[in-house]
Order: sequence, then structure tokens, then C-alpha cells
Amino acid sequence: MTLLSVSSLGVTAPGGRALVSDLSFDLAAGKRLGLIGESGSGKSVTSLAVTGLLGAGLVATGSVLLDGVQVVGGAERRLVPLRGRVASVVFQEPLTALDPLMRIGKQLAEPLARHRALRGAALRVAVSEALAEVSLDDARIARAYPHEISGGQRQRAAIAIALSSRPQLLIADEPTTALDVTVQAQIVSLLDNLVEARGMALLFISHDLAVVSAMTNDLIVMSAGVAVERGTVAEVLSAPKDPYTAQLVRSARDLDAMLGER
Ligand SMILES: Nc1ncnc2c1ncn2[C@@H]1O[C@H](COP(=O)(O)OP(=O)(O)OP(=O)(O)O)[C@@H](O)[C@H]1O
Repeated sequence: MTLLSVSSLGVTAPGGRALVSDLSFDLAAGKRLGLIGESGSGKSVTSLAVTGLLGAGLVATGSVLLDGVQVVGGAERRLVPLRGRVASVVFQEPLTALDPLMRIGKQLAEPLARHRALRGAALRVAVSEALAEVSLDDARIARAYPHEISGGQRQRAAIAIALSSRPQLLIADEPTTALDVTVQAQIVSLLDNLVEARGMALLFISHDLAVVSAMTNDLIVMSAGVAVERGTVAEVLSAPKDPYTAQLVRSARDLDAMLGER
């Protein structure tokens, strides 16, 4: 069974505006797929539809099978067990995933206790191991509140929390966009290593072709809620068929050239 199977997914806003139309793709266990497109192209709406987390008023049609469970129109009690255990999400802004009033160690301990039935000393060891895995070994971090650590450290903590349930699928929605360039590169490499080490499937969402191509070989280009192109990174880069993709490739090259001149 395919881990994630999306077919003819549509999402409409109140009033009937189509935010995503007729989107289909499959993601097998352990495989990676990139969703790329400009701001507003429907990438985030797609990731929310896949986990059944669309906001009030947004209506999904078509089919999303996550580990064999129909997410479109699925009852909340059937979807809750999928979140975390089957699929976890890392968002662009780590503060949305973190509780501002709770120490990082405690925020990590809660899901670890819930998903792995750990308590006491075993739970404390699991928290330090989970922090070490995202290179947050410093004991200060576990005791810190989110505002007391850097943006990059917050995203590492959010990644540790997302992975604490040992998901089969990680959905990373612009996970590095809010970070500065050097920190971006560190988080990309951390995610790459963790996904590899755990054999997870990855749905990686970004507007940045360079970042996506560092993470995955297969991608779908979205524009105005529609998949306008799909293929390997090499295919899309060498022969973009859609005008929007050609523009995306040109701007990535211009940026490369600009960086090269420095
Ligand atoms: N709750 C909502 N109600 C109405 N329209 C919405 C809602 N959420 C998103 N949209 C609209 O859906 C479209 C797609 O948004 P989405 O956030 O998926 O884009 P995106 O490609 O992820 O862009 P970004 O990179 O800026 O996050 C946008 O036009 C947005 O305004």
C-alpha cells in the first residue's frame, strides 16, 4: 500500500474559489517528493489537506489516502491517530509549533511520553537523546523557553518534537524560509540526515528551487493551485515546459550567478 496517495484533490475557499485543483501524486514509504511554487500557489493548503487540517470554510474534494485511511471527509477520530504516528509536519515558523510558556524540554517530553509510553528517568534520557539528535545538546536548551533560544534552535526543537512520534512521513512546509542563509543550510542538512537515517518519506514544500533540489530528486511545480509540471529536478531544470517553471529556473540561475560574483 502506498503511504500517501492523493488523487484529484481539490480545495475550495468559502465563496467557491478554487485554491487547489485536480492534484494527484503518490508517495511511497521512504521516498521523497518536492512541491515547489510561488507564494499563494496552494502548497500549504495541499499540506493541510493531506493531514486533514484545513481551516474552517475550506472544503476538500477528491481523495487523500494516508496509510490507507481516507482523509477527505474523514471523521476527526479517525484522523487524530494518523497525526504524529503516520505523518508529522514541520512549519515555516517554529513559534507556531512551540508553546511560548513551556520549557523546550517539557514540550518534547509530552509527545515522547504519549507516543512511547516513557516516564521518569527513561523519559529524561529520551528527551536528551532527542535534543542531541537535532544537535541541541546544550543542557541550557532543555530548560529554556522558546523566546530564549535562536530561530535556528527553535526550528531544531520543532523538528525534534515532530519526530518524537516516529512518523513514517515528514511534511516540511517551508522549514527554512524564516531563517537566514547559513542557518538554512544547516537545517536542510539536518533534515536530510534525519530523513535518511530513519527511512522516512518526505514531502518537502518550498518556493526555493535550490533548497528543494538539495532535499529531493522528484518534484511537482504548482502554480495557481494546479500542478503545471512534474519530473526529476534534472528534467525540470534542463527543459522546463511550463512558462512559470522557466521563470523559476531563470531566477535560481540569476541568484547563483549573483552569488558566484561575490
Ligand atoms: N483559510 C483560507 N481561506 C481562504 N483562502 C485561503 C485560506 N488559506 C489559504 N487561502 C488562499 O489559498 C491560496 C493558496 O495559499 P497557500 O498558503 O497554500 O499558498 P502557498 O503556495 O503555500 O504560499 P506561501 O508560500 O506564501 O505559503 C492563496 O491564495 C491563499 O490566499
